[in-house]
Amino acid sequence: MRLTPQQREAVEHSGNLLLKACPGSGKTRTIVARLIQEVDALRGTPFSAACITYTNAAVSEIDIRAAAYLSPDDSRNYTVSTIHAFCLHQVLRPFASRVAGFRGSMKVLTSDNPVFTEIAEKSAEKVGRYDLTFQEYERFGQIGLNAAGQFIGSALEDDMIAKAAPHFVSYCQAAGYIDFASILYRTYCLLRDDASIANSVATKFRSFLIDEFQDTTEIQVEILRLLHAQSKSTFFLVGDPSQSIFGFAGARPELIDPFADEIGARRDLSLSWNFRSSPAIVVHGERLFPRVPAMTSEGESRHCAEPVHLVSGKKSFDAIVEDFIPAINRMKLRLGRSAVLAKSWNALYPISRALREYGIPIVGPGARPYRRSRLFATVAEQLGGAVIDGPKFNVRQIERAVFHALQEITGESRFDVFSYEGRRTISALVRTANDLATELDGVVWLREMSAAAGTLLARDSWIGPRDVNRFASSVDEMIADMRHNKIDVDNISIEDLGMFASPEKALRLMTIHESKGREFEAVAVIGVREGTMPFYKAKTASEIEAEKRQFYVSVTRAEKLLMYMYEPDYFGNPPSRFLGESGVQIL
Ligand SMILES: Nc1ncnc2c1ncn2[C@@H]1O[C@H](COP(=O)(O)OP(=O)(O)OP(=O)(O)O)[C@@H](O)[C@H]1O
Repeated sequence: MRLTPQQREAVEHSGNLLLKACPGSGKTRTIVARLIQEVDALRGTPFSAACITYTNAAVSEIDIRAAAYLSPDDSRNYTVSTIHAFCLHQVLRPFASRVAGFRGSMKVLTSDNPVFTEIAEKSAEKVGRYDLTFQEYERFGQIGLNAAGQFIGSALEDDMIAKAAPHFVSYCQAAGYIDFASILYRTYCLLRDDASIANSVATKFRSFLIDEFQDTTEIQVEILRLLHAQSKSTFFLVGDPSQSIFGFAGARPELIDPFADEIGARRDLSLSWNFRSSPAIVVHGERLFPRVPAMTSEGESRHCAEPVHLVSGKKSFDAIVEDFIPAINRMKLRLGRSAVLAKSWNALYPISRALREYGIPIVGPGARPYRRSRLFATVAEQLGGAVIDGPKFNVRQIERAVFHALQEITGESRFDVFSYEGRRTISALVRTANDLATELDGVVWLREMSAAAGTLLARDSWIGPRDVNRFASSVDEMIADMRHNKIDVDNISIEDLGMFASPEKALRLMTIHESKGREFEAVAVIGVREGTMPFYKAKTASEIEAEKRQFYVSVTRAEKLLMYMYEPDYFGNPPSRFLGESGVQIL
């Protein structure tokens, strides 16, 4: 793997390290290189390296990149996961018998699970609230716990949520689920109260590679502190304080430096070469958060002379159709590598619907006509993707989808799916998907495939005979979802399903939070107005700064084309101050 001297120095540093890095500077590449180096050193031993990152998308990206350099059997010597998945699979489940009230088979409650809605409603009813708004449901998913066991996060500013939070956690537990906040809190308590557990985890994991460290929370730092106290592991921490955007969920970027000092981490190394963005985009980034040394454009996009654009006074939909997409075509960029970013889903839903009706392929809110949490949904999408992509399909993504489905069915973390053993079953699944696709399409294929997948997984003993029909019944649920969403079920094709697995032809619509860590050839940022960016409730200097960091993240996702869109709203809000003198200076 090609590394710059700065990246190499970081990878080769043997002690603890805190690496601060600008956007597009190859943090992911550096972490992957370090992970491979760790695995090389651990091969043949019972020890492991843990790479922890923030989102499932980032996990999958790092995992796929690392797997390309490693053999399936190396899976024993490393794991790539979110902090929640790490705590669940490596601490809570293995030591389940020592956690009061916790069953090893507990499932994680994600917000797209219908049980989540039920539990949120029941908890709200407990405190006298009946009709929940979309935002209130969302807030239940944002409840955090600190190391003292107190509920934290800006969701708690809502009085109803603050009162209902304890009910939410106990209803989850009673229903056999665990919520995200409790995963971290219970892990922390286990490591704190039972030194033998902390010792055993730290003995297994010789190194912790932590990406996006700027968005770490207090309880995560406490967990790392307990592991560090065992003096067994090294810590490789990577982050960019200017990209800390999860303050509402309890992120505390100010904890980074003190923690690094406490563990004696070197922190004079930084990465300042931006391999992603064109010079014009880098200039905008520097105007928002100047760095020392300054960020410079060093990648292929450094040859791109396209200026940054502002489309002002039009509806976002019109600006996308009349300005953004024509510019993508003019510059010969790919629609599937382009994104429309906004502060919230609410702004994206209507645009998403309008674009779909206009005939532009999109992936984004409301694009999936069934719930993603349906058991067979992701496996079906990946297998559909494999049928569409032919021999260049990505086996690692199918393994991940099967891993999650098995976890849902059996409550166990079957990491052996990633080994040669697992690959045999996955190959059989892909073969069957292709065979069936020669004769069948759409929902008929989906039904046959779900039955065949159940049979194959049972044949190879991944699931028991009682669970053979679970996939098939989840397809009934997917179809019910589609009917509910008024989708013409008979016209769904394998291609429609596969698009979610490899959305190469579709324009992406996503929130800025979701775009974190990703990059696109072309980016349109919508809603760049006062009241939205910054949000009207942000008043103090530090709240405005946090809003500016969000804007910074959106700006720095773009490689070649960046377009800000200002659409006046009902309140007559002017363009965002971040476009003016104290921002990117395009106004
Ligand atoms: N040494 C290198 N030589 C050439 N290209 C590189 C190098 N390192 C990274 N890149 C490229 O730079 C781009 C950005 O890398 P990456 O996504 O890892 O950035 P990042 O630092 O994680 O960014 P951000 O913090 O903004 O998410 C990628 O396309 C990557 O392939």
